[in-house]
Amino acid sequence: MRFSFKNIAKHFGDLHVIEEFTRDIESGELVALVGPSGCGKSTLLHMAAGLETPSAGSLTADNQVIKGPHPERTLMFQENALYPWLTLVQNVALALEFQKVDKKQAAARAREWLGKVKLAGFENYYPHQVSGGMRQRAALARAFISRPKALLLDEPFGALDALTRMTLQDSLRELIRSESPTVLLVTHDVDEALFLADRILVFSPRPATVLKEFNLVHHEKTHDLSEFAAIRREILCLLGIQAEQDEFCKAIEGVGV
Ligand SMILES: Nc1ncnc2c1ncn2[C@@H]1O[C@H](COP(=O)(O)OP(=O)(O)OP(=O)(O)O)[C@@H](O)[C@H]1O
Repeated sequence: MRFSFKNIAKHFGDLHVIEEFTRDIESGELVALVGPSGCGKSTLLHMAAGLETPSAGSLTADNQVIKGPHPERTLMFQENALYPWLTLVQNVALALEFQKVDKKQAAARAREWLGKVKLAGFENYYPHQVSGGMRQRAALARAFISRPKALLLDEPFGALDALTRMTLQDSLRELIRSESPTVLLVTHDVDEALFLADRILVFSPRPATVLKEFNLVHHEKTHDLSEFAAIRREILCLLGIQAEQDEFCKAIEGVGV
């Protein structure tokens, strides 16, 4: 799915959140949105999901104006949104049942997907009986099971510890490789963006504009991000992190957070 944001502005009453955002997100691309807290990253994602409408400009998905939510565009949040009264398999199957897939068939496919995210054997556990990382694995299975053309990920691993987060990032990369959805990823974790993204957009504080864009598509990714040290440093400078101490940062216009 190809997104086209053209001159997008968004305000909530007097609060100007986004100004003049223009970008195309190509089919199968993974674009990370990084920026200070409250600058409007989630708002952009919500517009792509069809939960918010732009105040100005045009936003299309595959050349169709986005008029509301659609199962082809799946949103996944930081807080796992699993229903506590349903088992993992029931939670994952629900995504298909909403699309009128027969219950038995949905459960069979949910089992398959739980296997793909390394949760075989835990199908009949309730969310409170598994770890936070396992709940997010189940949430990934639920996001992918309906084979969305676009995944809109809002800090999907933000609540997890660093090690668990890395294993989830590996799983996400594998799923993206096999399913090739277009992905918009909001993250505060610069390393996560470097590891996962084909392109990183760094935003200014509200009203958000793109300060700089980094194209990473030609880099082979591992968790050893040494190859990205210079880009990482520049992003941190742009975000105003370590800008005070760093001579390099002083040469770049940092924004403060
Ligand atoms: N539905 C809404 N009604 C009113 N204000 C809103 C609404 N949604 C978001 N905002 C405001 O828009 C601004 C941007 O919010 P948004 O959640 O997009 O920021 P963010 O960059 O994702 O922040 P964070 O990184 O902290 O999650 C905030 O000031 C927020 O209060």
